[in-house]
Amino acid sequence: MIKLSHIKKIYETSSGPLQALKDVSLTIDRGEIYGIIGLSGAGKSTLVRCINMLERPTEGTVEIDGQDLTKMNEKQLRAVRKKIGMIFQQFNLLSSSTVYENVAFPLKLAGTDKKTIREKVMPLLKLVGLEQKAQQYPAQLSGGQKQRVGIARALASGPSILLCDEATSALDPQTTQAILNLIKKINRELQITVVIITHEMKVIKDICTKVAVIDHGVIAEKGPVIDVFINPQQAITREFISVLLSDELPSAFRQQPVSKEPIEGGHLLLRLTFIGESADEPVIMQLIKNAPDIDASILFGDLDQIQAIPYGRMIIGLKGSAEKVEMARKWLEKQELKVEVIGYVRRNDTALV
Ligand SMILES: Nc1ncnc2c1ncn2[C@@H]1O[C@H](COP(=O)(O)OP(=O)(O)OP(=O)(O)O)[C@@H](O)[C@H]1O
Repeated sequence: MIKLSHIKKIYETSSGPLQALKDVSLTIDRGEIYGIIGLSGAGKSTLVRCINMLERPTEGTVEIDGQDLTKMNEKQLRAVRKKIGMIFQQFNLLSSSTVYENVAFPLKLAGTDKKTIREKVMPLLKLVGLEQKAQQYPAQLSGGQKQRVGIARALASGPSILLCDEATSALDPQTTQAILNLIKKINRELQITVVIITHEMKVIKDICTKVAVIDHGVIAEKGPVIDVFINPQQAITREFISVLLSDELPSAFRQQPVSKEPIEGGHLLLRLTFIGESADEPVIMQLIKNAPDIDASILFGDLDQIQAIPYGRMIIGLKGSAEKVEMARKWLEKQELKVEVIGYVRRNDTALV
């Protein structure tokens, strides 16, 4: 278990002290894939570098399996760091060494004999799918292959934690997916706890079990990924999610005044979120059956998965008498879904499409 308590980090800069982390506390359980998301400069890298003490926190404690790293000397830290592998956005490979030598590097540094190195490196190259590339140099590899070397190297000393600092940010979407799948496989098969730093909500959605949103050096929000997606509490979290789940209104409703009260000839717009089994249920069909006197139209719909749990979002417009529309809304609220009221909007069919 990783336990960060009341971490503060102040950098001394030429323009004065800069507080990069302000009282950050976070607990990451063994076996988890924990995502930390934030905008550029939010403090993500500083936070992850505090976990392996590449940055010493100005205040607070970093405990790994009950041991407080902030109280350790360099020698003790070197021993603990063997339990913590790290991969980087720019891969940080040795350009004049082969793939094999790059992976062997931490073992060589630790004084491991050649035979043991070989016995460890070859299975790792197999694990990351690079056994045919052992004698190639980094310049001969694609970005995805370079990151695979980085992963194999990070695993060489048999860590129980893998820190990933924007590990897929330099990769195209397809390669990103392949690397995320590899990280997931490593987490599952080797029971390695993974901490992922990213600015992309898609990375969080695809592989993380829990997420912390960091903003200006503080944790704005944290929790299981599915909960944070469905009930984001902070504006910054909603912003990250909206990049992924566009639910823009059709042009006829855009830039129209939204009222909290019913308006003559207006539609009540509702945002519906379906989770798990309810994502497969024909709720709109049932709504039409239960409220035949109103006009219900689907304005936006999207079905996705978070941690293999189906997750659907829809924006619907309800039109009819105020009383019937209210009844339909109440009926929806009794179903197994989340209902958010956007408001009453009048349709403008002269709007440009
Ligand atoms: N070594 C350093 N010396 C001084 N200031 C630093 C240092 N490292 C980071 N900072 C500052 O601390 C703040 C947090 O930086 P950090 O790199 O942790 O953010 P980040 O969320 O990882 O950003 P990015 O995604 O752009 O890498 C920033 O204002 C940054 O300029």
